[in-house]
Amino acid sequence: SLRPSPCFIHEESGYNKNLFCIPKHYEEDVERVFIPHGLILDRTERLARDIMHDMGSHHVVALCVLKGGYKFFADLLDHIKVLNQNGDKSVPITVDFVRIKSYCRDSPTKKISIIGELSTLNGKDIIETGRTMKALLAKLRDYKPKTVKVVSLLVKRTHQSSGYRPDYVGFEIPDKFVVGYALDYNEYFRDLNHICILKEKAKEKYKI
Ligand SMILES: O=P(O)(O)OC[C@H]1O[C@H](OP(=O)(O)OP(=O)(O)O)[C@H](O)[C@@H]1O
Ligand code: HPA
Repeated sequence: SLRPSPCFIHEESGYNKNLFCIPKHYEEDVERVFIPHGLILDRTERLARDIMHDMGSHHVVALCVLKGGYKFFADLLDHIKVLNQNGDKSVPITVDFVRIKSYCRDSPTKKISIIGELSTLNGKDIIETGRTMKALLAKLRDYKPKTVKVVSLLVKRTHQSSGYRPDYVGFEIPDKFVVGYALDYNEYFRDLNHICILKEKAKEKYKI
């Protein structure tokens, strides 16, 4: 069946940060709110419905890709749980976690490290080049899962892309560095609810 294309977010899209609650410690750093928290949750609810619709009745291992994926993973599973307890269909789900690190500041590093053991639904925050996801999928093959489906909240339109497309996408965003909702800049801004764009001087302030 044809799925509508993912929610397309325009280059100039966004909201004045004064319209939303931003923690005081980040107020000066945020240029604008790009995707408000409420919209993230609404889109996630719909992704959960699409995923449940496509799911068989077999046991599913939901694998969270840390650190950036933890908010999306938790919210997506919450929505799936609601569907599981209210629908005709229900699927047993166990959870697992893997930590992958490839970015330093806002640039990809050469090496992708997969930290921790893998134990097949992958919950992911963002696909930029797609390198991280390709490395993880290669690793997952060792475990011979029946099927692997990937869901990513964000996919970035960038010429750096390897062409990799996940099975489910929340939003397609322009080639801008985004933070918040567990996405970081040098470990900061994970504690920000909305997905936001940073000011250039904030990148300077939190540089390592
Ligand atoms: O598609 P790619 O170009 O590979 O980029 C996407 C990955 O990069 C970030 O991870 P990061 O290395 O910053 O680790 P983190 O999740 O701990 O922040 C992000 O969370 C994704 O996992
Ligand atoms: O835009 C981004 N923000 C945070 N982490 C990221 N990892 C890849 N792209 C991004």
